[in-house]
Amino acid sequence: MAEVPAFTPVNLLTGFLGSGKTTLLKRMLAAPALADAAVLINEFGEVGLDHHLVERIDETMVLLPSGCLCCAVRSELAEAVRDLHSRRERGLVPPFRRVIVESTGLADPFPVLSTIKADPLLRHHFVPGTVITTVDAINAGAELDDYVESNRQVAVADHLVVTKVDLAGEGGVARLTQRLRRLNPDAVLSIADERLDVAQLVADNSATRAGTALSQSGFFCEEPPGLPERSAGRHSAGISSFSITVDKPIDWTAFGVWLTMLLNRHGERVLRVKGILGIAGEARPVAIHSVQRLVHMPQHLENWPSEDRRSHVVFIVDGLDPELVKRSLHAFAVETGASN
Ligand SMILES: Nc1nc2c(ncn2[C@@H]2O[C@H](COP(=O)(O)OP(=O)(O)OP(=O)(O)O)[C@@H](O)[C@H]2O)c(=O)[nH]1
Repeated sequence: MAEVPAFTPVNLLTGFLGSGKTTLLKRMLAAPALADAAVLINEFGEVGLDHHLVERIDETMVLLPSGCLCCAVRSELAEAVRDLHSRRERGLVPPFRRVIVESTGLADPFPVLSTIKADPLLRHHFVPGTVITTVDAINAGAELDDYVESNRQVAVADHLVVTKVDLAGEGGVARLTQRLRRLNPDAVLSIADERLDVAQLVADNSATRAGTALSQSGFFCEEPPGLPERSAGRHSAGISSFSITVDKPIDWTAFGVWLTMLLNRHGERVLRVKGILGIAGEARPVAIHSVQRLVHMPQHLENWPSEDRRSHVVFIVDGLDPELVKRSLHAFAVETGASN
């Protein structure tokens, strides 16, 4: 087995809500070159689902507490990496040679990387690796217009990976790639199709954009020049997350009608919906995803990720009252046996 490097690279996998980070991460972990990476997943939602969707469960897969890495849970990130390092030193976990951090879709990437540099222990054992940013070919145009987080994720990337090209027209993809080139001319730009060599995304840690800025900056970890200004608040005001748990199996048709109506009416304010549902008459759970008005194909999971057989749906909304969403879901009688 290859030796543990003197400085273990920490790669950041970022990208706006629902842009395909977990999908890409799953693909990366299936590549032999990356099979020995430790993974830290951070989610904005109250109930973490991504670690179930990655379908790898071992002691080098860590779910960070809910909250955003770039502000609320920075110290938890440092603590989790310190803990992994200490367990690796004592032979308690497999000798991982890389750490991949999947951030929330709202994270500002730079503070996440500077956490490694600012930590007195970590800076002697870890080094910022490449930053990989997924960009959703369907929704990125509107997100770049409206959310500074999306612009900063693009601007700091070493690799920009455009996802959902299979759903987008050629003209739209060409306009998006031109815009990405203007925002970040230095990044390597790829399409997330079957030709993408995922091992290449983490191959060169020598001249990463954020890593270079961090190594040249002093204790306060100055940003690379040219990043879009942060907005006054940490995250665009009004963005919030909540989850709904449904105890009984769900009526799939009623749920589909309800989600379609919700997104038709409020799509631009429903930034993300994701869930694991127990469907009436189905033994296996179903994962559902939507990103603004785009509803993705539901996926049957092989197994329930835990003993919990209830349905959990996580919402990330911008300026939409959670109570309105909860009331309307129950009014649609999606829960079998419920009466409205
Ligand atoms: N058609 C298509 N669907 C994709 C592609 N990439 C991701 N998806 C789908 O997009 C949805 C969201 O993907 P995720 O990988 O969960 O996105 P994410 O960025 O991890 O989401 P958050 O962590 O919530 O921000 C899922 O239904 C994926 O199957 C792609 O290239 N093509």
